[in-house]
Amino acid sequence: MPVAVCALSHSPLIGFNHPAKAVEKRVEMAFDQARSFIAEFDPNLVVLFAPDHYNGFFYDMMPQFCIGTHATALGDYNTPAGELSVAKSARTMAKDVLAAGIDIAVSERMYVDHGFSQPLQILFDGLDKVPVVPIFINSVATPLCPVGRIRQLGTAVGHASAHIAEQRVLFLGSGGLSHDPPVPQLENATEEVAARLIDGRNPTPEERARRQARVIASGLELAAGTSSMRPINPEWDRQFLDLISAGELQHVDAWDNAWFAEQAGNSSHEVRTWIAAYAAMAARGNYVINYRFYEPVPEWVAGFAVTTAVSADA
Ligand SMILES: O=C(O)CCc1cccc(O)c1O
Ligand SMILES: [Fe+2]
Repeated sequence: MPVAVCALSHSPLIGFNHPAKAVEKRVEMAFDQARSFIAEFDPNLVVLFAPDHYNGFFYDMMPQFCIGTHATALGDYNTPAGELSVAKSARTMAKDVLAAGIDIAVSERMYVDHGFSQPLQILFDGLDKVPVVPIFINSVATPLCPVGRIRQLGTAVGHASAHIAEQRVLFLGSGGLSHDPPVPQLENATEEVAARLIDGRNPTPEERARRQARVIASGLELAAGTSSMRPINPEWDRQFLDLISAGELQHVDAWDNAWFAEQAGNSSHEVRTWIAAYAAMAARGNYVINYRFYEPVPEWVAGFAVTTAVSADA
């Protein structure tokens, strides 16, 4: 029963802000590489680990992780809107993960943003091209659970994936690496911003456009060196990729949440999606990373990485 991994950064600023031509070309080649890897692997199920950015999940009921048994993409930035083709196995997997002692939330009406829709669009050319089990991982709404819990979640999902109908499972992680986009924080929010973090569903098109314009502008400022946001940290990113490559995921259990933000920006917690995907893979046996791409892209506010992995004993 073959399993594989693809993990990649996302940025909703792709297509809005343009880094140097050569950079865009290298990223496009990395996407090509990932697409041909996936086409060859030919998954009949994708388990997609991704975060949210106060579009689908809010503080009125914020789970640390949630499996969607039905999911709809909102279509923020230029990503497609519509339903994902959620596999029936989502229910089986929720049951198995809970039985393993991981208290995952379940949603029959999961709303997801570019964190989920962008990798599906880039890698599969649409939201409904492949059966998917969508798993949300809180990566911005503090307080966050210890990162070791995410490794355990991934491990439980990996074990559960061995007991479903689909035989060729791709674990897909979406997010990271180091980056610090202007996502508001509840702790120091104005009343107006707090209200939108607590229960900000269905903003008006004007509100959404204003927010997106602010994030787009922040990318240009970061690239121009006129930003107060934390810079991308290529050294932190390299160490993270080295750790994943070495299969030494257990080290993340010692990582302190505050340390992530200090070293690599508040949104670096999105690497939780990578940790879950690779832990799921590790639960199915040793793996080897057969493709690794990295490039810091300030215009997109992203330490941009793409990796793929196969079973070592395949
Ligand atoms: O719209 C938002 O709130 C944040 C958007 C955003 C920007 C850069 C990198 C990301 O990973 C990301 O999600
Ligand atoms: Fe993100």
